[in-house]
Amino acid sequence: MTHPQFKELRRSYGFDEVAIVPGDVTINPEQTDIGFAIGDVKFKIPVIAAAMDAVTDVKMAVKMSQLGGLAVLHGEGIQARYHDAEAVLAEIAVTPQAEVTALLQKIYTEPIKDDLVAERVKAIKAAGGTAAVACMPANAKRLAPVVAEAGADIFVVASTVTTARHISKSYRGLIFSELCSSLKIPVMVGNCVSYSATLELMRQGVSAVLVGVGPGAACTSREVLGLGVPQITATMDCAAARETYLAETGRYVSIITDGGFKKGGDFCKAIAAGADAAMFGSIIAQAKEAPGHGYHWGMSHPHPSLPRGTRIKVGTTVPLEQILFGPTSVVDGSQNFVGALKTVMGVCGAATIRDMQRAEMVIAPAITTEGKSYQLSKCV
Ligand SMILES: NC(=O)C1=CN([C@@H]2O[C@H](COP(=O)(O)OP(=O)(O)OC[C@H]3O[C@@H](n4cnc5c(N)ncnc54)[C@H](O)[C@@H]3O)[C@@H](O)[C@H]2O)C=CC1
Ligand SMILES: O=c1[nH]c(=O)c2[nH+]cn([C@@H]3O[C@H](COP(=O)(O)O)[C@@H](O)[C@H]3O)c2[nH]1
Repeated sequence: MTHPQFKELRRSYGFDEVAIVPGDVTINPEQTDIGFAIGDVKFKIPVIAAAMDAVTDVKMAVKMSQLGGLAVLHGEGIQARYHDAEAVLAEIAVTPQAEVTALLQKIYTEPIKDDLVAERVKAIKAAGGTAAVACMPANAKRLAPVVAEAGADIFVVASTVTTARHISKSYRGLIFSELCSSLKIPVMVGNCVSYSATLELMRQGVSAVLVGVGPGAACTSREVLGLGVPQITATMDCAAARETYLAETGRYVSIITDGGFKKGGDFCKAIAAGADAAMFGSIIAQAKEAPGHGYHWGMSHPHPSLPRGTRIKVGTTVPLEQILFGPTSVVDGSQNFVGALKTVMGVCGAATIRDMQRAEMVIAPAITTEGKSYQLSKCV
C-alpha cells in the first residue's frame, strides 16, 4: 500500500536505455519528409543549432538556413557584447583550462549592446538567412522589440528552467501571453522537462518548447544543482503536453529536444519519443564553420557566482554540411544525422516526423552492449 508521506520516484530514461522497434511496413527513405515548423516558419530539416557562443554566429545562422535548418544566436552572448567578436573567441580558444572560467566571467561582464544585436539580425537577414535570437527571461521584455524590429523571424527565451509563472516580490516576472501577443513573430521557450510546465507555456501562446535540463555536453547543471530529467522521459512527457494542447485547441506547438546528442541514434530516438526537432550544440561546434575554434562552453559557465557549465575541447572535424548530410566514412554515427533519421524512418514505415513520433520504443538496457564485446574491449 502506498502511504502519502512516502515520496515516490518514477524511473526515467536517457538515450542509451531505450531502442526503436522497426515497423511492419518499410518506406523508401528518399520519400520521407523530415520538415517541421515553428509557428508559420517552416524548415526542411529538424535540426536547430544551439544558442551558444561556440556554435552560432551570423555565418553559422546563414549556413544552417541554407541547409534547411535554423541556428539561434544568443542575444546576451559575445556576439551581442563585442563588435569584434572573433578576437574574443580566439582569446578563449588559446586560454589554458585553469584560467578560462575567470576569463569568461570577465568577458561576459561587457554590457549587451542593443544596437549590435539588431545589427547581427540584419546581417543574417541581408544574407538570406532565417534569424532567431535568444535571451534569458530577465532581459526578454527589453530585447524582444529590438530583435523583432530588426527583422528577426523567431524570438527565443531560454534559461535552465523557464516557467509560465515566476514568483518574485521585487519584480514582475515575464508573462508569456503578453510577450506572444505583443510580438508578431513566433516565440520559442525553454527549458522544460515536465508535462505540466510545458502545457502551461503552450497555453500562453508559445510556438515551440525546448526540452532538456542539464544534458548538454558542456553543461554542469546536473552536478552543481542535481537538477534534470534524462532526455527520453523528458521528451515523452513534454510531447504528451503537446498532444493534450492540440486536442484542446487544434494548435500544434513543436517540441524541440535540446542537448545531450552524440550520435545519429540519439537523434532518431528523440523523434521517436515525440520531438519535432533537435537542438545540437557540441555536434555543431565541431563543424569547420563553427565560431568556437574547436572548443565549446556552457552559457552558464561565465556566471559570476555559480557557474553551471564548463569548456570542453570538441575539435574541428568536417564542414557542417557533411556533419548533417554526409557522405561520411565515420562509423560511429557522429556524422550524417539526416541520413540516419531518414534511414530509421524508412525502416519504421514513417513518412513524416509525425508518423515517426508514433514508432514503438522499448526499454533496452542492453542496446549499447549486446554483442559488442569486441568493440567494448577495443579489439577492432
Ligand atoms: N538547458 C539547460 O540545461 C541549461 C541551459 N543554460 C543556458 O545558459 C544560459 C544561462 O541560463 P541560466 O543560467 O539559467 O540563466 P539565469 O541565471 O538568468 O536564470 C534564469 C532565471 O530565470 C527565471 N525565470 C524562469 N521563468 C521566468 C519568468 N517567466 N519570468 C522571469 N524569470 C523567470 C528562473 O527562475 C531563473 O532564476 C541560457 O542561455 C540557458 O539557455 C544554462 C544552464 C542549463
Ligand atoms: O547545464 C548547462 N549549463 C550551461 O552553461 C549551458 N549552456 C547551454 N546549455 C544547454 O546545452 C545545450 C546544448 O547541448 P549539447 O552541446 O550537448 O548539444 C544548449 O542548447 C543548452 O540548452 C547549458 N546547460
